[in-house]
Amino acid sequence: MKIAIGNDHGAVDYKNTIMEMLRNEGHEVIDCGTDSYESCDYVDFGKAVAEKVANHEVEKGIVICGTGIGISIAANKVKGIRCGLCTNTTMARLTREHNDANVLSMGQRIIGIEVAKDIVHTFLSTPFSNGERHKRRIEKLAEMEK
Ligand SMILES: O=C(CO)[C@H](O)[C@H](O)COP(=O)(O)O
Repeated sequence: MKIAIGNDHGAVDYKNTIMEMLRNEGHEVIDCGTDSYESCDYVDFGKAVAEKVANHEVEKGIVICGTGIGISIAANKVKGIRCGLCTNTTMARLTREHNDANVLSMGQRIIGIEVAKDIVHTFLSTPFSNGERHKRRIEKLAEMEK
């Protein structure tokens, strides 16, 4: 799968670990930065990842900051993006099954790296349920963007 990943200064280590894991598993990963521990703005990196997903340059996006909150808010500002902030694998499964999330958000200061890796695997391997009620709600979200 082609995946874009991005982070702020609070999540460089998790980004690097997850990127290496995904590349070792055969995924093509586009690194949208940052690679620096110097203070920066999560908005820029959440936007960069989200735009690649929205433009269909990649199939899925992963964004990581200290909490995962700010960068998920930024990603969700881009039209067509449904970014789910996940702290466990149940949330990762449900944000795919119910929300058809196309971007995953996590917080390096919130969850352990092994949980983060499991969340990524669950997110990437779980299909949208295609349930009528879920489709209806996603269509309503899209209406809000018009
Ligand atoms: O979690 C975040 C946003 O939701 C950021 O990573 C966090 O706010 C960065 O904080 P600081 O500039 O104090 O390192």
